[in-house]
Amino acid sequence: MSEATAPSFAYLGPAGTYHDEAARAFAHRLGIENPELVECPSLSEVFDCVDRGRTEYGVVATENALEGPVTATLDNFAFRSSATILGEHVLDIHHCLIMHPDATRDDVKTVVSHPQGLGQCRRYLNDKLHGIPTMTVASTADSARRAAADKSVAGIGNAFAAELYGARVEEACIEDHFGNQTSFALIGRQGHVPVLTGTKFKTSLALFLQANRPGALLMILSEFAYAGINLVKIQSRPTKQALGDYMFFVDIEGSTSDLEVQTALNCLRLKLREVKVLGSYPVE
Ligand SMILES: O=C(O)C(=O)C[C@]1(C(=O)O)C=C[C@@H](O)C=C1
Repeated sequence: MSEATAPSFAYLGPAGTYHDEAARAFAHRLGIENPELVECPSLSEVFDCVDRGRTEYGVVATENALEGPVTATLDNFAFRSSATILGEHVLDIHHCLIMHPDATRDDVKTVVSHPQGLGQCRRYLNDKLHGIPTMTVASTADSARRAAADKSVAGIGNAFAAELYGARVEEACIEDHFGNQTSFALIGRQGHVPVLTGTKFKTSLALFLQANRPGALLMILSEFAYAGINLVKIQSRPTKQALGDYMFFVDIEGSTSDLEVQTALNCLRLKLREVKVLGSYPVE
């Protein structure tokens, strides 16, 4: 008899990224003991894995407490992918300065990390490694791997990645605020059955205007107000059509199975070019 294969999760790799940690946390919450973890070189490829059915799930960072939205994720939701959000998970993010085992700070000529990693440690870099050029790489784990291979390179990532690639932690907790956290979404192919249960739900939407005219945003907000729906978050992204042209990401309390949410969405569909429901999922 053949053994059933474990559900698979696509994540931004290599092993040792914060996405890796988030994927394991989701698997744990789903009661999956040995998930198949599929490394991807970019967030777009995580979305592709899910959209094309290569993996059952994907894990993508959505927002960081210090640096704000993860724009690559938002743009995939808005313009590329039809994946649905099945859940969210918030991780505490504590970065380390990672160096070659034999390197001293004087050896370091470049600091590399994921753009979010560099951004979240901007003040530290300015104060403690002033004047040393920075360079972005695909992930924090990639930066640990590079530091392990080159005495002139320091990385920024977690202690697990440092250990995994044979580098050492020169200094821990170098993020600019100790309350640093990143929120991750669990995504599945469109129409995927809900997998997480909860008492309170949230719905994420991508809203596209017919035209940029006075009161357009007020109209959107009014529909939620009329339906008695509380807004959790609103953020704008360029539509990439013209300078100053925006679409909106809105998170609201409630689920698409709630009557008031259905009412508000039906009204918005009459007035907007597109109402893309990204998913209803339990609040963590
Ligand atoms: O580079 C990593 O380790 C990632 O998982 C990426 C990422 C991000 O996309 O924001 C995840 C969490 C942290 O905010 C820093 C980087």
